[in-house]
Amino acid sequence: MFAKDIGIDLGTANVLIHVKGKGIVLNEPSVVALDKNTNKVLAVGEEARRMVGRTPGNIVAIRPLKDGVIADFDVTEAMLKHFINKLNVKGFLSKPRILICCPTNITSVEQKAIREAAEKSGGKKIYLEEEPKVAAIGAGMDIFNPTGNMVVDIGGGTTDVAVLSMGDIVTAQSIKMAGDKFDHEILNYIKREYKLLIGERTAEDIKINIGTVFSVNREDGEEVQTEMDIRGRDMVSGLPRTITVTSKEIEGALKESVAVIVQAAKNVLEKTPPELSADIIDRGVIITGGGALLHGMDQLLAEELKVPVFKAENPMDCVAVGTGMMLENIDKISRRKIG
Ligand SMILES: Nc1ncnc2c1ncn2[C@@H]1O[C@H](COP(=O)(O)OP(=O)(O)OP(=O)(O)O)[C@@H](O)[C@H]1O
Repeated sequence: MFAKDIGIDLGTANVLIHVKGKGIVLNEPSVVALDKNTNKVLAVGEEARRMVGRTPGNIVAIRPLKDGVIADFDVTEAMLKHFINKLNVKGFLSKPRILICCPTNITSVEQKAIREAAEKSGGKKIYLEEEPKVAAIGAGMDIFNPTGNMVVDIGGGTTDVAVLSMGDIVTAQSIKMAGDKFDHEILNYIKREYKLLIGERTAEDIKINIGTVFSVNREDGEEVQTEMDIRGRDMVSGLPRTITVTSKEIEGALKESVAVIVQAAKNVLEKTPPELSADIIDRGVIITGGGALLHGMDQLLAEELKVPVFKAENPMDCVAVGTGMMLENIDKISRRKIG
């Protein structure tokens, strides 16, 4: 039996592919390495990511989807085709249906081009879906009932906040404030405070290892790392230098960015019809996406929104898992409305 349904989470930071009956079969960073002179694609995914910040002059490692929009369409298309071809769709899976979750703010021209890229790679029927809806389904919410469900999906480029009921979005907001901006804030903080230049990957490592947005309980429970040695280039001497930064410092550096996410969630709640608000108090808010893994995100949101907040089980897999669940019911859903 060959699987026929493929779900793709075409994210700013990562691309995940779910195949019916197999689960998530591909999980790679959305990075492409190009030869600047010939525009030839040299590497895609993990191999290209290892090159970020470490390439010689003629090679560039780029992230074609930046800030939740498609910054370089041709490269996005090449990347998508590369990943789909890796599955050997044409050989193994006869004419699959493909559901793609792409950034919320892409234009209709870009949507059309994404469809075409998937068709050229062997897809029979292509569906596009909105990210927060699929994230909510993947996180285990039953959004098809007449009850209010709220999801906050914090990705690399965008944070999507949505209240869903009866299979659709009731109120939502999408902001360009997410994991990438957190990395930038950390990078800028280190530059400002220590006159030390670090790369984007180092900034991300700091965020993942010692970052927090709610340090109150950081020392509770298991042993957690609260400081880290960082290497970078001294801005004055130009030489390599090592410094030590603490969780508390990173919490300070991320404060303003996180406040923007909290505000977006508050805005959505304010626009939510009262019956659905009542449901959200009962059922809580689910957070998904890589940003949900940032230490204290659930606690901070719970304190600010005054509702229970739960981290999805595997926050970074929710969209991909959701595409699989959605495809299972696509005939039912497509009669209602789907791209
Ligand atoms: N343990 C962690 N702590 C904090 N942040 C993390 C952790 N793991 C991953 N991230 C961050 O999550 C982000 C990527 O999340 P995700 O894969 O959900 O984004 P995406 O779906 O590709 O992006 P978008 O939804 O904007 O298109 C990155 O910024 C990454 O640094």
